Amino acid sequence: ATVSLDADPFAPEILESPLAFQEQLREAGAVVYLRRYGVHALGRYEHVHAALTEWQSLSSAAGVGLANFRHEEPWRTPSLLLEADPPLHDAPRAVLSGILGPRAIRRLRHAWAQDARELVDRVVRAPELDAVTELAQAFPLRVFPDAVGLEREGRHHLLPYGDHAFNAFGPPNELVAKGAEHIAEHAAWVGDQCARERLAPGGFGAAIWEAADRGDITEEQAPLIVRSLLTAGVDTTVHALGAVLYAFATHPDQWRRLREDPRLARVAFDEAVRWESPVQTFFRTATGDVEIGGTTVPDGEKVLMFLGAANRDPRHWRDPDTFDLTRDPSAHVGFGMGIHQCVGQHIARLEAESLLTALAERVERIELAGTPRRHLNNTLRAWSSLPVRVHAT
Ligand code: HEM
Ligand SMILES: CC(C)Cc1ccc(C(=O)O)cc1
Repeated sequence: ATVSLDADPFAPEILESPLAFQEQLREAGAVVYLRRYGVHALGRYEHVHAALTEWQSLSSAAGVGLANFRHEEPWRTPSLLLEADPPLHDAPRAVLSGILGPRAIRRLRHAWAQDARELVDRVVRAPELDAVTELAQAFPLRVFPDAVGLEREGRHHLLPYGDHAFNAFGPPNELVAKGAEHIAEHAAWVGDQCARERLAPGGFGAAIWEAADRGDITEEQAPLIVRSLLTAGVDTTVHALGAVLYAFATHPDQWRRLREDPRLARVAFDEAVRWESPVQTFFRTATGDVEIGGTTVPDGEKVLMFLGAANRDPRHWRDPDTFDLTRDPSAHVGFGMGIHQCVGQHIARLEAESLLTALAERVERIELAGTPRRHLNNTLRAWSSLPVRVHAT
């Protein structure tokens, strides 16, 4: 029989410190029934990885949150990538893969490196700073909206919009109620920015509309695909950068390694995404009865995947709780896996590489200068404040 747990993984105390629950989940069994939400949970790497790659039997089309679109209205029009299965998923995915691929990286690399150096030169003049607001938030918000082609005013809507979208994948708890208070104005601004006339030529947004001109996608799909960038492309990178800065501020030996070899910036980012898993959880829906790890999940029921637990599963990782730049983190599931694997991961890696390389050039040592404070979210692992002291060269 399948083991059941009464724990609430979306309760504030578990969102604040999830590691003990994740360990309990991995040890309880391959598949664990969470009675509170009526879902089957996966904590081990093997089964999370398998679930992510089995899109036919574990569907995204009923939503990747607890809400089941078969029975309830989504809070917003479903995404044509995230909340779609093949064949609907295929063309939007192909379009974004092309736009966010190697050509974009080559085009942006020099400008983002320069932007990062300018930001770092200004920020490291103060020996003490909050690495969340001054670096993890400031850098993505300096480069990504321009790369999309957004207007300058109103960009303050981006973080709260994404924060609510990520809360909304979880249960309708206090965090969702809080975000719901202002989501209408954030969503209105985000929706307006997806219109063709709002998007600057040469940006990712304009490129999506050009794909519609070519007939690769329809004109109706274009704004929704721009919305995907605005929903998925900001909060994720902000909190992943927070994670890698926290990792280095608490591991001076690893910072020394990076200074000695700045090429380690890329592997450091993926190791931080594995170690902290900025995206902790999301769901799939069983399509037909699905057998996972000896348990049968009935058709229509939700399966909750704990990416954070999988990324620290001792069955798969040596010393999983150690932040270690000598390891090869490339098989981590922090960007997902399979047909929905993060289409923006190369953009995220370029943001991280740009910022970390600029910091490694200027900062001899980085250490905590106070107690970091968590930002709680149903899906995201995040810092709201990361006070650090830097010793600039
Ligand atoms: C470190 C930062 C990021 C993390 C941790 C992250 C994580 C993820 C994960 C786990 C998925 C898979 C969702 C699923 O399987 O249902 C995903 C998908 C996606 N991500 Fe990212 N992401 C990041 C940055 C970005 C950026 C910068 C963009 C846009 C430029 C982006 C756009 C997307 C989109 C559109 C999808 C849906 C892909 C599909 O369903 O085919 N992400 N991301
Ligand atoms: C980790 C994922 C849930 C991040 C994400 C959010 C939103 C979208 C969208 O297409 O709106 C895509 C990906």
